[in-house]
Amino acid sequence: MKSSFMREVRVEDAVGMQLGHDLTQIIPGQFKGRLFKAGHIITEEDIPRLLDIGKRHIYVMEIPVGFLHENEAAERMAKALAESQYIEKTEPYEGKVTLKSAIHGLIKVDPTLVHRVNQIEGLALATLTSNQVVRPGQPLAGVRPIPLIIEEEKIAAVEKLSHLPAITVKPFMKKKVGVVTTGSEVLTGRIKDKFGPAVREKLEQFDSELVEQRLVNDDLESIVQEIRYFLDRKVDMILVTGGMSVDPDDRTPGAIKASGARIVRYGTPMLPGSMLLIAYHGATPILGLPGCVMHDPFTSFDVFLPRILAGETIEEADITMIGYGGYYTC
Ligand SMILES: Nc1nc2c(c(=O)[nH]1)N[C@H]1C(S)=C(S)[C@@H](COP(=O)(O)OP(=O)(O)OC[C@H]3O[C@@H](n4cnc5c(N)ncnc54)[C@H](O)[C@@H]3O)O[C@H]1N2
Ligand code: MOO
Repeated sequence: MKSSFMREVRVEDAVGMQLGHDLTQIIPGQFKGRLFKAGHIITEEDIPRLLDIGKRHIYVMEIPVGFLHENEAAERMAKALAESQYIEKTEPYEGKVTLKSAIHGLIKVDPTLVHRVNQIEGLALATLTSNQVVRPGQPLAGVRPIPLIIEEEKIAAVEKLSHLPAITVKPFMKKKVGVVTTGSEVLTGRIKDKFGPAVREKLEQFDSELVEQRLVNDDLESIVQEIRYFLDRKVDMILVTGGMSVDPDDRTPGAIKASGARIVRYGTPMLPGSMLLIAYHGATPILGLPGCVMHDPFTSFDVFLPRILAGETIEEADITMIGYGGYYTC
């Protein structure tokens, strides 16, 4: 491609000139990456290396007024879309900036904004989806203009979008959690409790703490009493385990309701974890956890727990919409 903003120069004549764009080398099985960075000043020693990757000519950039080089455009897009203490940006590389999480947190992406950016011809923004747990250093998104130079007004249009940033990461809060474990078979010691250790481990992954676990019989009043015990102690969240199904001894949903909590939804369109219940007593979340949470590594509880620990309040629509993509194995 030869365009008006680039001058083509023979490699042998290019010593002392500035390379207009990143140059990629690929040696199958060994290396794929940038051999020379845009802006690099060509030296005598570079000539054989350029010839080795098949470059007999290079472009020297002459950017017209009103245009930006791909690297500068990518940097400006990244800043506009994801400026945050919790997000790191790489140096532009082959016209692309990668956004990485600086923390262990919950990614939030505004799909409408992503779509708006990508409707601008010549811009590409690819992201993860919202509500996933991300680790420090984990890539979240990549931005790049498609052409080597791009109209500045397109980048300015991104910068002027309302409701920016489009990509954020929320840190987890350290919460104190009370657990009420139902089941006569556990209370009487017929079987060993497996819920406590499973829930403790899930909470500790987010630096939250299981402060106390109380075992209780399968009767409604006793369960309500234990929920009140934790409400009085002002824990940040209450988890009631077991008794979530349809047997006559499954009293947990009724007890959560009888405690005065507002039921957001009993029943969650995800497998496993369909019998999950989410409720709030004032601002305190109360969750009814079905049996599968004990043994299954990823259930509906694992979808909503990180969101609650990141400070979100779960609404009914958050629950009803997870069925699309909510089938794992059960
Ligand atoms: N007819 C239907 N049956 C079931 C349904 C349904 O909709 N219709 N839902 C199924 C789903 S999904 C799940 S999950 C379970 C829900 O089970 P529960 O939460 O009601 O659990 P329990 O009945 O209390 O116990 C089930 C099983 O797990 C043992 N258990 C309970 N708690 C503990 C504990 N703390 N430590 C160790 N083991 C525990 C308990 O002894 C039972 O063996 O229902 C399906 N069935
Ligand atoms: O609540 Mo059940 O897990 O769907 O297995």
